[in-house]
Amino acid sequence: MIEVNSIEKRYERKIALSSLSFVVKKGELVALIGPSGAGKTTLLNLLASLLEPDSGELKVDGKPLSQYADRRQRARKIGLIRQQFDLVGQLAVIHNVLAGRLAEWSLLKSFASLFIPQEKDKAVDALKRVGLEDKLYERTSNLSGGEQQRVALARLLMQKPEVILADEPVASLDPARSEDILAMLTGLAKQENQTVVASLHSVEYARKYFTRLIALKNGDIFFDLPSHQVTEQQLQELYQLKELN
Ligand SMILES: Nc1ncnc2c1ncn2[C@@H]1O[C@H](COP(=O)(O)OP(=O)(O)OP(=O)(O)O)[C@@H](O)[C@H]1O
Repeated sequence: MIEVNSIEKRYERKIALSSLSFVVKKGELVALIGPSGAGKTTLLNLLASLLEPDSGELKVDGKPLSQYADRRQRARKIGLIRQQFDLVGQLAVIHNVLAGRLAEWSLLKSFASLFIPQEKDKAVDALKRVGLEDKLYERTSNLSGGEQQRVALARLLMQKPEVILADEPVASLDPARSEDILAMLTGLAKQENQTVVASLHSVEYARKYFTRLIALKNGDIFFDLPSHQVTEQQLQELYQLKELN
């Protein structure tokens, strides 16, 4: 589903990713781990087409990313959840959920939906699946961080992309809510046979909810293993700070 071939990305003279290659199969649940500055966000932004690589090639479902120029086509293929959720706080929950359909809708239908929500049944269904059916007309900014993250998940359910990219999806949540969101994200993805690539700071959650760990260090792959094969020693080396001489 995802092919990364010798990707390199620099910010001015700083190399953020150097000659990175890996393949992700359909339905895999991949966690990107590694110390701060390792290149996790850069990699996800490249996969989401928010950044362009300096060299190398990225393919999704056998096609170079550059060929997904049409936003409808791209939205069917790739969905993104970011730390800041990208929700519109002033709008009711239902409108944020329906935004998952915007790429599919005409401008007129999108505009009409602000007054009379279109495809409301599907949005209610998505909110039921994340346990928020009673918040349909609540102003989104009144919801807690965890609830807002569930709204972002419901929006993703409406969009139904084949690939879900998540950049630190639980960064601002307490442990119980983090586990709740990760269980929901990976559980729903399994049901729909979606592919997930998520960056996580918590190795514990990465191992518990994801089947494969790709560890990045200094813009390079440090290890790429099934979760159950990763050893404590490897994790210690991954996060070890350089010794000061
Ligand atoms: N816009 C930018 N301009 C210059 N350097 C950048 C920029 N964005 C990232 N970098 C650098 O590129 C490297 C990789 O950053 P990136 O954000 O991808 O790491 P990360 O693994 O996601 O880190 P974190 O876990 O802290 O979010 C870092 O050294 C960072 O300082």
